[in-house]
Amino acid sequence: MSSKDRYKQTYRVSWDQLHRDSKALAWKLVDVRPSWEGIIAITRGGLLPAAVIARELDIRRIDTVSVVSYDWKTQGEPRIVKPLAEETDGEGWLLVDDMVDTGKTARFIRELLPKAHFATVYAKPEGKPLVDTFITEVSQDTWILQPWDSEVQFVEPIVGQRST
Ligand SMILES: O=P(O)(O)OC[C@H]1O[C@H](OP(=O)(O)OP(=O)(O)O)[C@H](O)[C@@H]1O
Repeated sequence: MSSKDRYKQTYRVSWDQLHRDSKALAWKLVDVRPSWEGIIAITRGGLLPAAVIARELDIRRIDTVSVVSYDWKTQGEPRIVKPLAEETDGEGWLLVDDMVDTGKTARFIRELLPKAHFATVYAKPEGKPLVDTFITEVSQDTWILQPWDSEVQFVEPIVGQRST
């Protein structure tokens, strides 16, 4: 399906909101387990929430796995471009991403780390069953516009837009 057909609306996330939602996720994770081996961030989207969670839960061991599956809004097969440094099945580790959409990335990584606890800030219905803990559900046809993918810009006043 083309991105044009797939996304009908946009859910814009500000830096403040991302911080607040990541912190809310950290609050939930405190109750899951008293301490963690460390965090594995799925890059790149998982890096920002992982930093906030690491700070809140005082976690110092941070690993990353880089999976590429999207070329902007078009999805292909996921492939690892940077593997984990740790050799683990995920036991005791917190696996963090900013979101699950179709769940394709999550399914791929969960095979590598079946025992990790998978946490995301945002989840869409198709990917939700793969996540252990998340904060906000967003509909499948919504494009989640993250703050690092956007910037504030001038827009014409309404009257100006109407006259063009
Ligand atoms: O559930 P899925 O349909 O697989 O989509 C979710 C993935 O898509 C985004 O990453 P993206 O592939 O855009 O890479 P990036 O984080 O490096 O921008 C997001 O950070 C997730 O990892």
